[in-house]
Amino acid sequence: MKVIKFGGSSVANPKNIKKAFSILQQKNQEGEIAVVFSAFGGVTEILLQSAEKAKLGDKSYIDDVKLLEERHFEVVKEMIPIKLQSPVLTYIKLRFNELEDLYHGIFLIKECSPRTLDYVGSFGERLSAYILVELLKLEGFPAVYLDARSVIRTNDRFGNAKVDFSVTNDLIQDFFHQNQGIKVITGFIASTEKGETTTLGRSGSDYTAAIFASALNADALEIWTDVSGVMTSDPRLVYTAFTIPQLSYAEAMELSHFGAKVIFPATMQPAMKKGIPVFIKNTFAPDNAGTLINNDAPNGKIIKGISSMSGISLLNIQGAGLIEVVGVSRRVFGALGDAGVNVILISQASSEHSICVAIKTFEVARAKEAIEGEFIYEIRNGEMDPVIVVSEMAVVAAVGENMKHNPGASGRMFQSLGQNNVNVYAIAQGSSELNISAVVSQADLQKALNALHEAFFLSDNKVLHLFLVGVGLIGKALTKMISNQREKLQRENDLDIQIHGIANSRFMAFHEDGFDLKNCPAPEDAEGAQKMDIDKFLQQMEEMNFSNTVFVDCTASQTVADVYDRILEAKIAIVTPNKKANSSSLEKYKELKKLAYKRGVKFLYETNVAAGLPVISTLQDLMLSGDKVIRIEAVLSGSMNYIFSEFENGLSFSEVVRQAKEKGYTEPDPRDDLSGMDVGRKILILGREAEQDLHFDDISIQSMVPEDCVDLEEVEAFFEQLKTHDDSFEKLLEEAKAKGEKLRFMATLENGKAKVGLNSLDASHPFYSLKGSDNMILFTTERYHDFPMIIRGPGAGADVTAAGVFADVIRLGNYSR
Ligand SMILES: NC(=O)C1=CN([C@@H]2O[C@H](COP(=O)(O)OP(=O)(O)OC[C@H]3O[C@@H](n4cnc5c(N)ncnc54)[C@H](O)[C@@H]3O)[C@@H](O)[C@H]2O)C=CC1
Ligand SMILES: N[C@@H](CC=O)C(=O)O
Repeated sequence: MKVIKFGGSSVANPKNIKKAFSILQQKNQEGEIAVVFSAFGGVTEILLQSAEKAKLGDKSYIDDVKLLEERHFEVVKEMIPIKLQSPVLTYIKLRFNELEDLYHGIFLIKECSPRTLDYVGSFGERLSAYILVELLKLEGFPAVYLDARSVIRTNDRFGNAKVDFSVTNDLIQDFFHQNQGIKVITGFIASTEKGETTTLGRSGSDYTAAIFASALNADALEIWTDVSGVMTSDPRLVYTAFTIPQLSYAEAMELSHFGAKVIFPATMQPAMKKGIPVFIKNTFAPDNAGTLINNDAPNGKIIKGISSMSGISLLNIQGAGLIEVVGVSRRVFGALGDAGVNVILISQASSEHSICVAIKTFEVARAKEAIEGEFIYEIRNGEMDPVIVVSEMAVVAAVGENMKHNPGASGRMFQSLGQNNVNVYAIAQGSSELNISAVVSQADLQKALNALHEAFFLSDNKVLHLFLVGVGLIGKALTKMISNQREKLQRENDLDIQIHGIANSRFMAFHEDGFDLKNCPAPEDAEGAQKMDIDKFLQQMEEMNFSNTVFVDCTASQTVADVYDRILEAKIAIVTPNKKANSSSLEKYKELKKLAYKRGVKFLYETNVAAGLPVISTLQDLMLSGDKVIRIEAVLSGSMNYIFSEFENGLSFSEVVRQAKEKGYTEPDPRDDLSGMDVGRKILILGREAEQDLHFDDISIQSMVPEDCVDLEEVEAFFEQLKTHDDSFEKLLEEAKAKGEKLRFMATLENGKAKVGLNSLDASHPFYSLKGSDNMILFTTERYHDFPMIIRGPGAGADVTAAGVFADVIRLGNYSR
């Protein structure tokens, strides 16, 4: 025997009823069944609201009830042939006449007792089960209507009646012995010994099904609803949540207590006592396996699900007067109990200085008053502080029997919350080790759930949430690269990259689900584009509060670099080709590194020097492994190398500079390259990475920008003016050629001093052979003493730079996995 229960959504309309019936067809062929139906979706709520309206003298209840009547008529008219409708319609009419009288009575006396309310509420299931029996008969089922009030006996706690199982079990068994056919049972309702109608409380129809399953020693209880079982977390907050295949009863109870609304703990108890397996299935996707809840040993992952509860406040009851005083907890919880406050979580440190209690926010005023009343003298005497209330909180709970005697679950939980900058206000774990709960701020709830979900279920699978400032040459190339590579990364590396924020110097835009990278708009064209403001950009990024947030700076802006400390402080990783931060004051450089270390967050800037070439990481590895840099000689500018090598081929100097810009090698303003500033910044960064306390003043820089080009506002005006200097650059070139040499713009660092400038080099020099946008870096170190370590390759350009930025982003995805 299987007891099968369909919820309100499964019988909300004829279309859904047909789906439920086709499931029943199959179940009936498999073996004996009994069926429990809820009221048609939403009916019970309207019945109860109408009673409330009538009580308040609001006559609109009449229209509501009329609509309900119509809705029931409609089902009959649509699903039963016309000549068979009459008795069913009459039954419905009679029930609604009765209801009208009832509501009228409530309206007249302006009173509706819990007893009356239960009677009103019973009409939903009585109507649905009756109609469904008639429909099932038409489909050929040998259906028998069973009004559960005749067999489920309860006390008279109306609204949430307690079942007398010894009487109920006998009555159910007798009914089943005396009546053949498929029993179609009204959910939710029962009756007292005196025959008064009662209801079974929240999820009462599930409870009805479990009562029958238990009384009949059923082989299984199937709850058919509108979701495919219990999910690992709330799918509205965690998009990667998935159905849990199997849960123990205890796990299901814990999960449902904190949020998994698919099942309600009390409803499972009768089934649980008898060890009857409970299946949670989806009427609208019957092929989905759903969730099986039974007594089998826990298997698989260390936890089964992560649940949550919003609308929480913390009460801190603290003071020196609490220490080693027996009976304080009794008084706290006694006062809360007397005030009818439900305690959700309790935490007390062994110092006994404080007791922390989580309750629903709507109960705060009552709770505070109750505790402060109880401890009025202690508070007056200063032995205890007034109750401190922290509102806007939420509880997240990791649930699973596998945590028992299995070290590491709490470590993983709090590590992942910490890594994502989620502050934990209180913690509770009972010795059953079934549930670890943490109180976090409501604002952090979604991030916390996602971080935990990733840590426990998707530890091989990571989503990076990018906020990209600077959608110019490099930013655009990066977006395109991510778009092209995304599917492969998802498929082969379990890494997903989404871009949620984009900005240029004028506009910014955000997308909760991530921009469509294949057609990523310019910030000004994106929906909801706003004027760019870096503070607002950061604010929005922080408010979106994703786990694994990454700030990518593809500008050359000092203003953007100036906010890195705020970003790192918020535990958000930074990836950037922008050299401004690392080449500002030595203090700032050190502070950022320290901050990143202290906050346990990554600050990656491989592309600060030589674009995508592995220069910075190589130098960092040398330093970490104990080497010492003696000298660095380098060509560090892709554009300057392009300019001075291409210039040899007959073009004028100003034309080659323009070409370098067009090819994407120069800085946004090419004078940053020609002035030697860009190379100066790079050698400064290399010196600092080589653990030398280098300041910008320690670098002597030869600028190639003619005096009269320095102050021109527009880049175009500069190009025009540069033409007037072509001859003098031509002369420099001729002089070098005459000596059989080549012009190379290079940097050297030795003995704490750096030099940047143009050199004429003969064929014996390694830089002589460089071509195009090549960079070359020679590290002479204690280990690489006789022959330097050499890194060479293209050191500028959109693709190689974006690839370097992309590689840093991917690196972030691989940390902590
Ligand atoms: N082009 C190359 O080969 C390489 C470039 N880099 C660095 O990459 C960065 C970007 O270079 P490109 O893409 O070539 O420059 P770009 O001029 O093409 O793009 C810069 C972007 O930043 C935006 N921007 C500027 N100030 C801003 C602000 N305050 N707020 C928001 N957005 C702002 C601009 O509107 C533009 O969208 C620079 O720091 C550059 O030094 C690093 C290695 C190589
Ligand atoms: N403008 C730079 C590119 C970025 O660092 C160069 O020419 O090398």
